[in-house]
Amino acid sequence: MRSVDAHLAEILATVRPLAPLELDLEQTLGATLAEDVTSPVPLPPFDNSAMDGYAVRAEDLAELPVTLPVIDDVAAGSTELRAVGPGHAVRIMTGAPLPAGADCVVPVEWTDGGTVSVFIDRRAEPGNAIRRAGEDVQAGEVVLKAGTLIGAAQLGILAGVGRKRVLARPRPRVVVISTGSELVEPGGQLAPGQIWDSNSFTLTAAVREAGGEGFRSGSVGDDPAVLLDRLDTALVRADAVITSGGVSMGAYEPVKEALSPLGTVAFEKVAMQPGMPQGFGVLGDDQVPIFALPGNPVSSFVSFQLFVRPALDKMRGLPAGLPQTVAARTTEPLRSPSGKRSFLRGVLAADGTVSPVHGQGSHQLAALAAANALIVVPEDVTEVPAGASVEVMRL
Ligand SMILES: Nc1nc2c(c(=O)[nH]1)N[C@H]1C(S)=C(S)[C@@H](COP(=O)(O)OP(=O)(O)OC[C@H]3O[C@@H](n4cnc5c(N)ncnc54)[C@H](O)[C@@H]3O)O[C@H]1N2
Ligand code: MOO
Repeated sequence: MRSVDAHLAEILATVRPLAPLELDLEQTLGATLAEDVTSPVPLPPFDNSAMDGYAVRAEDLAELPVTLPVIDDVAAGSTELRAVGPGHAVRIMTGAPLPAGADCVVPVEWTDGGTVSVFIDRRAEPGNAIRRAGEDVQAGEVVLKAGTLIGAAQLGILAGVGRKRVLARPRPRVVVISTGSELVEPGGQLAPGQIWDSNSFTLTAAVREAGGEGFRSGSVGDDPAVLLDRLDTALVRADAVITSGGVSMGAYEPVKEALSPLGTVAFEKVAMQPGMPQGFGVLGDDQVPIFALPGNPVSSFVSFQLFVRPALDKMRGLPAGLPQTVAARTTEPLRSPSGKRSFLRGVLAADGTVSPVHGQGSHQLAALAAANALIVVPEDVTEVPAGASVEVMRL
């Protein structure tokens, strides 16, 4: 049997980062920047007020209280500014450019709020409530480096430096196909022997959680020819394909039957539980990676986290490897088969303990849904006593 690490190593040696594209700003959420982005101007571009109040000369506040004539009113966006001469005040709003002559802003709360003249009874020091040009970013400064994952704040600074398009690696497009003649779309009626297809939903959602664009292609039955046809269609738009089911030792294993003859997809037993039967390889002229995951719902989910998620990270140009673990104390004794790495479903609590959920079968999807972590038990460990330290992957 192949180790978890060897299987992941092969996957990571095969998948390549996606080529960068010029993406419209609104398409960049979840993309990875492929250029250093600089600001063409200083930010803020001009000295401006940090508060609603009055722009004055601090020297005019030497003796308090004082009443000054209000000679102008500037809102954010104002362009025509009158200079503030000695003994003058200009009413100013947050973000409005600071008029020449003024060296501080008196917040409106320290005044009577007058519009013709203003009564001020509290001192403001020079520079008070002024945001200087360039104090966030200098012109020409790099604001985001190549390799940065674009989240909301990063997208914000791209807009903030005026970019409409940027060079970035897009989110990988992943088509998800489930196999099995027992599967029925949720919402439909179950005949005897049938179950609702959950894997195509789980895996498509997992792709989205992992920063990819998931496309659920639904389920095909057990006919390898139908699956090959569906894969042909998928390859037109996919950067990767995931199938579920049809990879073990049964009489009807459409994924194995369809893909084994191609010679580019290998089926292995990986020393893990759940998730032992795994297929991986590439399809078509573009060598699109395909992950043929086992059909048991917990097995396909765990396989996704261990193998597909790191592959998507690599395709996105991000550091890729097994999910991080944290140490926790198990509240109950654990058992694990010899020679396999177990990923038991558990609930990690704020006090640093983890409790295995009841129902550790590969088919027990409700138990998975109640878990927030996978407890990792190494290959050479078969029993863990209650209270012992274990490594845990957060879900
Ligand atoms: N004789 C052996 N039998 C099995 C072995 C083995 O080594 N020898 N391995 C077992 C292990 S471990 C796993 S995992 C499963 C993997 O089976 P397949 O990948 O071939 O998956 P299926 O047989 O199609 O389905 C397994 C199970 O999962 C249910 N399923 C499948 N697809 C979905 C879906 N989209 N939504 C919900 N549930 C699904 C399916 O009904 C089966 O109950 O094989 C073991 N057997
Ligand atoms: O190894 Mo299978 O994935 O447990 O049921």
